[in-house]
Amino acid sequence: MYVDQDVDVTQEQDRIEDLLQQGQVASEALVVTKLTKYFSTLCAVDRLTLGVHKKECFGLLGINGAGKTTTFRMLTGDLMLTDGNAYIGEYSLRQDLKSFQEHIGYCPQFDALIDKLTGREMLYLFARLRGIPETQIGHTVQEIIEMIDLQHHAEKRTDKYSGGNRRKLSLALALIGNPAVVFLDEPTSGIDPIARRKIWTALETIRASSGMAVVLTTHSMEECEALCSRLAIMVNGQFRCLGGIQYLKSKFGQGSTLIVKLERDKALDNNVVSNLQEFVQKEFPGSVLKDIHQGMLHYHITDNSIPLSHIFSIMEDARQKLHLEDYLVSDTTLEQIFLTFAKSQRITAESNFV
Ligand SMILES: Nc1ncnc2c1ncn2[C@@H]1O[C@H](COP(=O)(O)OP(=O)(O)OP(=O)(O)O)[C@@H](O)[C@H]1O
Repeated sequence: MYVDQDVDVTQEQDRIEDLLQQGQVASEALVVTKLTKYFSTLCAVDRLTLGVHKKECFGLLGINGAGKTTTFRMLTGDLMLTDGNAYIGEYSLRQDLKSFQEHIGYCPQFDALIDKLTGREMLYLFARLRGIPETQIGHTVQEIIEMIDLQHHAEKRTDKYSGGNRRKLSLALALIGNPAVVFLDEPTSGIDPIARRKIWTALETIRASSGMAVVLTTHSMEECEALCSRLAIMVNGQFRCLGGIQYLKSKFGQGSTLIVKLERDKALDNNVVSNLQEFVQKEFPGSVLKDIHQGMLHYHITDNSIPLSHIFSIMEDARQKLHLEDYLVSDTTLEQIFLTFAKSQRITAESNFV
């Protein structure tokens, strides 16, 4: 996989530079320019430049210690910037912090809840802080409670909440009042798969109807694919690639994946296995056998020019002859791209990537 190319990051920098020069930062929901943070000599965030479109959901990926939370903490006014700036509409993070903050919602990585309040009371508190008119608060709070699936826990004190419900409430607090930009730091970590899907649906509904832009960090590629239209992969505080998911797959992905499962009674038949191996090498020259286990063969088809449809049709035609129980063909996954970039992250106490 080719990873030294950062032309998309440079293009984004040029685009934002143009917007700044033309005084058009308000055409984006959020503009971040050369955002930098040093902790003593450690450069945790290194000149990040980015524009998040209105209504867009933008994903920030990176292994532990890449600089995602530090970025969010600066963009929410929780941490001083070493350099750079950000804009929401005409408001500058450096010059108009209070107005900037009025337009953002933040779901931090660690839930900041008031133990003695119930979920509903916390939502009332945040609704008032956000300036929602008193007559609309009851309805707004009830609506978000239902969307985020907290109906059965709304009257409980938050110190009695499970980890997943604390996460849901934190998310609801970030979303209430429909701020222009919402920062979500691993919003669904610790949430079960069913609730997670409900949250994705709620986020999509709120985003589409309110026009809010969402910037989220996640370690779930599935979540990123489900929610984000563009993403950036962060390594050592810098963006290493940036773009739409399909675009990044076609640019950095190389070839496709073929997983073949032999019929159960042929799984250990050496002749059948070697026939299959010869067949794959002949039809898809240069393919690499990544794994073989109990009649399951996992290939990386390295030739970019072979379309998935062609691989499908060849495998389908040979299904009986090769004694295949099943097979699967897929393009490069986002996870493969992520892992390739993430390999260059410096090793810190947080990252245990090897
Ligand atoms: N207050 C601080 N003082 C010194 N170093 C810090 C501080 N906060 C973060 N760092 C360092 O900055 C780097 C980036 O940390 P950050 O928490 O932003 O990473 P992250 O990408 O959010 O990781 P995770 O996925 O674990 O949340 C790390 O090396 C971390 O040790």
